[in-house]
Parts: sequence; C-alpha cells; structure tokens
Amino acid sequence: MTAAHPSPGPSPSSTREPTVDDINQVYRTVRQVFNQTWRDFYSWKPPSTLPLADDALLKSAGRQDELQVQRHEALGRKLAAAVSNAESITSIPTPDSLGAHTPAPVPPAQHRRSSSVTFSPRPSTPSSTTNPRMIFWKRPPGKSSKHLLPPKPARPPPPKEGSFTLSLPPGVARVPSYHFCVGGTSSVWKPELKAMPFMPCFGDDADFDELEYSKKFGMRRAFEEPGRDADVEIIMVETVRRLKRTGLTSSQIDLTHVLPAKWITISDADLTRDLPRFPRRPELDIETSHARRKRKWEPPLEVPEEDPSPTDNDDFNEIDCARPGCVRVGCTRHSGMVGGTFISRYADHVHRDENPAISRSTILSLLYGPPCSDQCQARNKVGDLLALSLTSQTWPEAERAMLRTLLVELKDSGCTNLCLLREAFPDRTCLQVTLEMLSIARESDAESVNEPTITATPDQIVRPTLTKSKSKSFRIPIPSAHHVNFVECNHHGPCVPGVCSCANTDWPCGRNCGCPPNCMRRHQGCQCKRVPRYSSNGVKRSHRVCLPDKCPCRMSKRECDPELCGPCGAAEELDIKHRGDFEIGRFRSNDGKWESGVRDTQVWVNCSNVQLQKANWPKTRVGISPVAGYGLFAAQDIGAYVVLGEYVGEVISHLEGVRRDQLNKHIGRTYLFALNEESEVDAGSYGNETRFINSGKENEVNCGASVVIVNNEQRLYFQTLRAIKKHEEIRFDYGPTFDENGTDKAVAAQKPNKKSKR
Ligand SMILES: C[S@@+](CC[C@H](N)C(=O)[O-])C[C@H]1O[C@@H](n2cnc3c(N)ncnc32)[C@H](O)[C@@H]1O
Repeated sequence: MTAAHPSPGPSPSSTREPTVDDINQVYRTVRQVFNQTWRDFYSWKPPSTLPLADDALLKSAGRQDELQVQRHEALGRKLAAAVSNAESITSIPTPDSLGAHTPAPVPPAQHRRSSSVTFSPRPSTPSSTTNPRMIFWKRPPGKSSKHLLPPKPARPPPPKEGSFTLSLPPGVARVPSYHFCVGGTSSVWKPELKAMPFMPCFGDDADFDELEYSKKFGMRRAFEEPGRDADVEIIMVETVRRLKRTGLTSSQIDLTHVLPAKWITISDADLTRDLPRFPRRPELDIETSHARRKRKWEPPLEVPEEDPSPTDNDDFNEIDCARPGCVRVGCTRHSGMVGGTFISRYADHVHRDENPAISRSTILSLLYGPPCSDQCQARNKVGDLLALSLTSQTWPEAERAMLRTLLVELKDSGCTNLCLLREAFPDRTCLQVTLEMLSIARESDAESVNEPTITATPDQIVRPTLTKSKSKSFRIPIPSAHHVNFVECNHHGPCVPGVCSCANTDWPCGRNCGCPPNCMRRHQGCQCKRVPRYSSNGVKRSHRVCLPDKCPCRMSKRECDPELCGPCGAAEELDIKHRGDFEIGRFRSNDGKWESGVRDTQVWVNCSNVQLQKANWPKTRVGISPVAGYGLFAAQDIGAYVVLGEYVGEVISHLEGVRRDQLNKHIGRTYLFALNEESEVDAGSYGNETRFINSGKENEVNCGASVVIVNNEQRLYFQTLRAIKKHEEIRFDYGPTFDENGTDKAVAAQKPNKKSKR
C-alpha cells in the first residue's frame, strides 16, 4: 500500500501567475493521489482474510489462530477473575464515594463505537450466563484443538452458585465490530435521484463519461451524498494529508474540484478526530498490527445538524419509510390523502376496532356510498366496463375536452369517486361518463391525464373471475418470485391493464393502493381457521394453521396479512395489540401484586405464515470464517427448514447495482443480492448479520434463500435445508454467476423448497 509520489504542484510562495500547464499539473496530481488513496483504502483487508488472500501468508494462519485463542482465553480468565473479585465486594462504590472527578470505567475498546459500553458485574445474573458480546468461530476442518491450542494452565476452581461464569469453549475469538454498516431490521428504499454519489474511480473505467458526470454534479469530479460517510471521509482526509506533503495548499486542491465539496469542512474543522484512522499496511504479525490500530478513546465530537433542504427532507421520508405497506400516519409516501389510500386503510381499521359489530362491507358502503343511480358505473364489473368502452359511441370534441380537464383535476385532487364526474354532465349517465373516460385513456391522451393508454383488445381483457361460493377465495395470479417491483396503483377508474400499474404487471392490488377497497383485483387474504391449542379434554393438539398446500396466501408465496386474513390468527400470532409490552398481566386489586396473564398464543394455534413479520429468528453469531473474512455461525442447534432471517439492506435499482459492482471490485467483497428483475438489495452499508453468510457448493450448503411477498412487497429470507449444529457455519450457494473474487451478486433460489415449512 504505497502512496503515489507525484511531482509537487507549483510552490505556493511563487509570485508568478500560474500558467495553464501549472493548473493542469495540480489537477493531475490531486486526481492521481485521490485515486491512489482510494485504492489503498480498499486494498486493506481484515487480518482474518489474509491467509486466504495471499498463499504466502497461509503458513502463518495456524500461528495467528493460536494467538487469537490465547488472547481470548486470557481475556476470559481476566473477566472471570474480575467478576469473582466484584462478588467479594459487599458494597458497590457509588460515583460520589469515589470522588466527583472519578471517570467511569472505560473498557479496552477496539473501536470507538463500542467504547461507550461499560461492563459491570450484574449480581442478579443467573449462573452459566455467557457473555452476549462474545462471538465464536469454528476451527478450520481437519485441525484438532490439540494442534492449535497451547498447553492449558490449570483451570480455575468452579465458580460459586449464583456467580457470573464465562463458559469459553476452545477456539473463541472476539470479532471486532464491523465498521460502517448501519444495522437494520427492514430493508430501506434508497432514493436514487442522486445516483452516482461518489465516483473517484473515474480514471479506471474507459467507458465512463467523466464530462457528463462532472456536469451533472456542478463540475465536481466527486459527488457526495447528504450525511456523513466514514469511508469517504477517511479517504478524503488521507488524500489531503498526502497532497499537503507535496506542497499544495488547500485552495489549490479545492480549485481542481476533484474532491467532494465537503472536504474542506471535514479537513479544516477538525472532524478528523472522530474518524477511524486510515488503515495501515496489514502486518503479518497479528499482535503488532492490532497494537498499531489502538488509539485512545475520546467522546465523539458534536456535529451540528444541517438544515435539511426540502429535497433532502423528501429523501429522508423516502428512506424513513421502509415499507410500501407502511401504516404510519403522516408518511408522505403512504398515508398521503392520495387516491383514498388513507381512508381505505385507516377508516376501515378504526371502524373495525371501534365497532366490531359492523362488517367490512357495511363500512365500505358507508365510506363510498351506494351506487349513485341505476346507471352507475359501480354496478358493472371491471371487465364489462372495458369491453363496453370499446364499442361505445364517442362524444363530441367539446365534451371530451371538458372531461379531459376534469380528469386531470380529479387526479390532482386525489379523488377517486368517479360518480362525481356525472355532476358536470347532467345529460349523461355515470356509466356513459366512465366509458368515455376509458375511451379517452385508450386513445393515448396520456399527456393530458398522465396515464398510459389502454392497448388491450376485447380478447385480451383480463376478467377476474369470482368463484361461485365466496368472494374471499378470489385469487389473482401473482408474479413469480423474480418479477418486477410492485408499484401501488393510483389512477382514475377501474383497475384494468393499461391504466392500473398493478394490472399491468399481474400483481393484485394491495391494501395501500389508491383504488377503492372494493376493487376486484385487491388481494383478499385467506380464510384458514385457527384452532384451540388444547382439545376439550386438555390434550395438546399438534395442528398447524395456514399449511403450504392449503392456505391460498402460502400457495401464492405470500405471508398472511393480519388485516386481511381474519380467522387464521395472523394478527394474534403477531400479537399486534401487545407488541412491545414486556408481559401481559394485571395488578391484583387485593394485594397490588403483578399477576401474569395468558397470552393468546398459549391458548390458540395461530397462523404459521407470518415468520418475516414476526422476525423471531434462531440465534446466530458473526465470527471469523475459514472460508473468507467473517461468516455467520449457528449459536444453537437449528432444525431443518427453519427460517433463519431476512436479508435486509438498501433496495436499489439493477443499474445502481451495476455501478456499485465497480466499487465492489476494489473492495473485493459484495453484499448485493438480486431481489427481482428490477431491484437488488445491497447490505454494504446497511444490513443485518445475514450479510455475513458465505457461499458454498454442494455438501457445504446448509441453507437456501427465497423470496416471499409480504404486503405486496418482495422480501428475501434464508431457510435451513437440513439440521444445523451449534457453531456450524451457515452457507448457501450464491448461484452459478458468483465467482470467488466476490464481484458478482448472489441470487435467491428460483424454486422454493417443496418441503419448506414456510
Ligand atoms: C456477502 S459477503 C460474505 C461475508 C464476507 N465474508 C465478509 O467478511 O464480510 C460476500 C463476500 O464474501 C466472500 N466470499 C463469500 N463466500 C466465499 C467463498 N466461498 N469463497 C471465497 N470468498 C467468498 C466474497 O468476497 C464475497 O464477495
């Protein structure tokens, strides 16, 4: 990792005017150093990957393992001793008794983020508690513990009952916290208005249109996103440090416009103290390399919050709103009074909660009113309307123009009540107005109503068919798991292909779509029934509810919707009412003591098709992997076909994924996961522990990945393919396109496993 040594720029003390050559020379220097620093940054790898990255280092791998094991055993003994010492102290000293200026104990942290965590003995901790911060890893196969471990010193005496014990199995290694990845429990939608946020590698890519890029970002060669990005800042600070060594001044550097605009703030305002150091050259000797990276912990600096511009605010709301199915009041993306979305979702919900006796259909009729007349469009089926519109007589041009204007106004006001249109045409029926509207849409007046035209012929019209018995069992074919994104529809008139974004892509309308709640294309949920957990004679039943071959939701690879699938107990299983409550119960009136209540799940067998919404995963740990870098390990025995977790990250377009791949080549690792034909999930800077699952082939594979639809949104999840033992590394097949250099993204299995318990 050597820094470039370009020729220095013109001397700042020089009095002559800089020539064009001088300016070009400065530009070349800044650019060269910036690119070199960028490369240096990403050529760094965590020490654990060294044995795999370089054959010459393979020999030292055993010794590194040994050292790590020794360090952790020593740490374990130290902690155990500290705990037993703490136990012998009868009164715990208070800060006051220690003096006002006694600092709080600070642990020997490896990284500033974890530095603020203090370890304190917890006297009430039950025995045999393992340190939750400890992370385990599995030995490379074929190496016995005798081979790796140094002779063990005599074991300390068994701890007294009730004391805090650290059970450190052989081969324990603490993994440093993984920097620069924001933890998340759900995927976030990344706004891409400002795609290409940071592109210092422009020189590497011959196809890259540098001028076009620069124009887009105010002639800056590197653009930055709002907010602080540690990687970018570390690289900028190091670049400036290297450039200043060549004799360039700040203003000369800035004139080149090569660095992101923010560099001056970062570099001059001493925000650098907050940043982790620019990584040094990796050392063979793990001890010295660790020692070098140690630095004194200081509390982070206060960074003043910037006033967000209106655009940033919009972006924030987009990011904040992770789900298309969001139900947060005030969310600009979902709750907006657009197209009746708000009314359909909340009013229905509130009515049901407050007046359980009123049925859903009664509420809908209250909200949207009965058909306006005998000749109301609402009396017709969607398919019939479209068919009729193809043969209906065209209106005179003046009336058509007026209807067009009204359609635009109706759309802008967010109203979906088509019957209102009739008021403007007293001589027409509601049905005639709707048919003319469909005819206008078909005849490509897309500009005025801002909608695509209808291209379907009568033969192509999709007529959703209701089964004779109940409208609830009506199902619309759903896309395969690898289809396009779902876009909530919001348009005039019925949901038909050409007008409705859902109908265009075969998705059923969701409960947050702008169409009326009685839309025939709307997903209806299932009618499976939950069962009591115990039979009348007290014997435990072993039923499962919403089985793979019976539940319509499950058969269409959807999770049950607690608002739509009434009787299956999805809402009860998710315990929506009591979410966040520690325990159900009450204070007894006679003695005021807390009495635990009975949870619904103890009495009923509820829906088993809400796993991603429930997010109750088996225990796993991140650890150093013999495969590559870090990996994910089972922290308990896990059965076969158990859902392990959801792959979360930024949901980005395929094109943005291609761009990020360019950068991943420099890092040597990728966290991109194809979600469907249009989108990818990138866990590079936002994700959870599933991003550490390494690839495997054939026998190495013990889990698979699939896509499930939750509230009309595709989500990725992992499921075990066989039973997995504690400490075993979790691995799945990234697919044929993955090469071991890690420059291609993973793809979820095309076909869901038949035996799947989902
Ligand atoms: C999703 S990450 C997995 C976690 C990664 N090992 C880490 O330390 O962050 C995917 C990257 O891990 C590495 N990787 C995963 N499986 C691998 C394998 N079987 N062989 C070599 N590298 C692998 C590649 O660099 C790949 O781009």
